[in-house]
Amino acid sequence: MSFIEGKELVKIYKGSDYEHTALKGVSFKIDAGDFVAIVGPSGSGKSTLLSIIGSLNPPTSGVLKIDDIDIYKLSNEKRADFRSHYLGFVFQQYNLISYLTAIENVMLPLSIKKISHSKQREMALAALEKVGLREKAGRMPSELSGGEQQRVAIARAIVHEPPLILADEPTGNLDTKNSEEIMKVFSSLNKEGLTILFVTHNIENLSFARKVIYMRDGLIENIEYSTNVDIEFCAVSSC
Ligand SMILES: Nc1ncnc2c1ncn2[C@@H]1O[C@H](COP(=O)(O)OP(=O)(O)OP(=O)(O)O)[C@@H](O)[C@H]1O
Repeated sequence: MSFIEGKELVKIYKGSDYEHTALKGVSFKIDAGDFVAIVGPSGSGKSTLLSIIGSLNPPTSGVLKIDDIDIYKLSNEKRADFRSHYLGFVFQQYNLISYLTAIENVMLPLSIKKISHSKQREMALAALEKVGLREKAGRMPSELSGGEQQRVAIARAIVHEPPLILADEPTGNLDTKNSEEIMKVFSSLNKEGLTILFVTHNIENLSFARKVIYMRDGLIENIEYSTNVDIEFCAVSSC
């Protein structure tokens, strides 16, 4: 049994005057502990696929299973509960709350859980330690660099100890040096056993992944299982 399994996923976005098929029947399997990059040209369906895996965006048809749970058969309430246990999200924008300190931002996902305040602080400090920012726990977001803010966002994504992290363009706002730092953080979390999926346009990030899913026109064009990725593909399709 694979940790994540997508079967014939189709996503059609419909409005009053448009209909667009963003995913045209996508099937894949991802193992626990995998480190997966999703790449492809703009509009190829990467974010749509990630949001479906993130149990945030029901497919028009097809099945998504995580840990053998048929995610879109769950009620909304059970799916929200699933997300709060299984998933951590990281986005291109760090989405930190500007008037809370780094540690207060990291503690946010714990506030809905029945955990004492002191335990919440302990867990948040442990998460900040993992991203190398324990000593800056008391800083406001405005007192941190972009790369540091993204590391706080990663700490917030892992603080409740989910097995799966989904990141959509996590280095999209960062320079080369900070991008590499973020990918190293993901690498070390992956070595600790977290399954990580990230969407990227940055070909330098691909060497960190163990599997690369190439998308084009709403379909998976190829899945490559080594770090030796096809850089030609990205140059041609400007991913
Ligand atoms: N909520 C939506 N409503 C309508 N169309 C959408 C919606 N979200 C995405 N689309 C369309 O679906 C297609 C795939 O979008 P998606 O964001 O998944 O692609 P992407 O590969 O992540 O693109 P990019 O690299 O530019 O972020 C695009 O044509 C997009 O315009």
